Amino acid sequence: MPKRLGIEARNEVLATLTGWKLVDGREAITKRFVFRDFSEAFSWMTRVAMLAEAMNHHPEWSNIYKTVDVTLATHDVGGLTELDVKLARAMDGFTG
Ligand SMILES: C[C@H](O)[C@H](O)[C@H]1CNC2=NC(N)=NC(=O)C2=N1
Repeated sequence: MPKRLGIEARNEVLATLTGWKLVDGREAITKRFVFRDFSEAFSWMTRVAMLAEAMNHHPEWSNIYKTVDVTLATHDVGGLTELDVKLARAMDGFTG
């Protein structure tokens, strides 16, 4: 199981992630992705879903039309780990 990031490590990581914020009252990060249209949003979600499944690390997310709200946390440790950082970076990368 991955190790939960301490506050310092977590803040260091957050400083390197674009648009990701800590969730209020919970050790998790969140970002809103807005695409050109539904097709772009859902294509992106499909790519992310394949990676998430391969990583066995799954996002909490919701989609309305071209907007996808994502929250990442590692439920197994009740906080953030390198898996969340890896998935966040991949999500950003997949937007092109
Ligand atoms: C049993 C299974 O491996 C676990 O429930 C995995 C699945 N996907 C997961 N996804 C996320 N985001 N956090 C987890 O702790 C997690 N654990």
